[in-house]
Amino acid sequence: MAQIFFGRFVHSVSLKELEICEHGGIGVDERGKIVFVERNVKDVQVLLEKPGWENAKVVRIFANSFMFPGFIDTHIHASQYPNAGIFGSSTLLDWLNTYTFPLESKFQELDVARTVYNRVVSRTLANGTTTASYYATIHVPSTNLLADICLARGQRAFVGRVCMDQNAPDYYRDETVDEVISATRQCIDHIKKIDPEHQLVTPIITPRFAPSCTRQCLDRLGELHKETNLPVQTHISENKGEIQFVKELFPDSTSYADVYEKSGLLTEKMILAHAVHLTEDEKALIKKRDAKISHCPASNTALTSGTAKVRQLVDAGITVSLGTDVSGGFSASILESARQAIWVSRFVAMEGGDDNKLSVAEVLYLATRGGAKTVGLEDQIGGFEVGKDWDVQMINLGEVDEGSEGIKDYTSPVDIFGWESQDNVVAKWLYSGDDRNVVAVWVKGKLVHTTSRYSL
Ligand SMILES: Nc1nc2[nH]cnc2c(=O)[nH]1
Ligand SMILES: [Zn+2]
Repeated sequence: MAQIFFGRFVHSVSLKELEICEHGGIGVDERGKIVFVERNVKDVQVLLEKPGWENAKVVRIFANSFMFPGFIDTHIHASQYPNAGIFGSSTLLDWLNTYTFPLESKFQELDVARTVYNRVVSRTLANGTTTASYYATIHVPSTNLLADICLARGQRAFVGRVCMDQNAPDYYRDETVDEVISATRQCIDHIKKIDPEHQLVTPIITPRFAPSCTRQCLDRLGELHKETNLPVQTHISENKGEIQFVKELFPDSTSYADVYEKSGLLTEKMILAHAVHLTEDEKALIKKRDAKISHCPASNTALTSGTAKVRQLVDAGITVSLGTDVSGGFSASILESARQAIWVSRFVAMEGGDDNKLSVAEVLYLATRGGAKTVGLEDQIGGFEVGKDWDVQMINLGEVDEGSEGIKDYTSPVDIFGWESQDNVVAKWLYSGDDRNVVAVWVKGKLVHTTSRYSL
């Protein structure tokens, strides 16, 4: 059924600018596509009089609420969700061996996968994530189940079967390069079968990171990328020990980025997570190839990997987006990642100058438009324009407390007093909001999550 969303909407129009439209009217057709975006609409009746829209369902956006584009998490390990918050004082390479590989190996059991993947999809949807680029594990049936769950639950997703044929424990690794390729192909074929045009779910080629892949493995995955034109995701330059290890493992490469370049993986379809310690040459190469970066600030702090210099990356013309990197990151919320991105930028600024500080508008851009570009869907998602899909979250910041007796509405962690500017309302959401403020979520126009306190 066609729908008209009537009330306030907020979205990024550029890196530095949010549009806050108080009296919006957005028409969404049966296919979930935006057909009109009107501003200064005083009465929804005017929109219902448009030819063909007489029977549209009207969704009113109430006071203290606004529509915001769904978040795009460009780097999350679905399989690691049970470990969110569990990392002790480890750093990357020991964290992998102590916490991560033992957990991922459990996905041999389909029941474990079913439980965890249902939970992580619920949790990300509840936090307003309408698109996620997921790492699964090396197991084909579990990875295929993640794709099934995303499709059934209506979340847009990139699903990657993890490839790792060296420097991994015997109990959790690919035996041969042929196995890497055949297992990856099985996942690609499965997703083609369940979603032939990748309307919602797309396979993504996933070499875990350079240290866990032999040169031959990377080369074959590069060939597969060329053959299928499917996207690729991996990690890069997260931790200094890891970078040193890559130097030793790939003496023929001039840099970490060059390892991927030499295998034909560094293209505009590559998502590189972390990019904390890139050299100037690597930045130039990444820009030249138009590969994309997923900034994962919570994870970089948790594993004491370092502070990514987002301002420098953006100024170099590189596309940057946000990832939760669960469970290097402790939270499945991109709002939390956005907040952490601002925080980390403050620490970078304390050493490198105020220009490094990211603004509220900038991190919300990375969370939406930057994410859309990173996954190659900038024409389809990330903002409110005619022709784009309705991938949206409705944010409600609670009741305005009129009395002086204190808080009456504990369902929202944000207190709005009614005198804040529009920009400040958005800032208050960013700094103190959470999933209690996400009252409804749509993907392609279909309602995929609502809270019990909200009925549409
Ligand atoms: N943060 C993070 N970095 C990695 N590098 C290789 N594997 C991983 C992983 O699972 N998480
Ligand atoms: Zn990761």
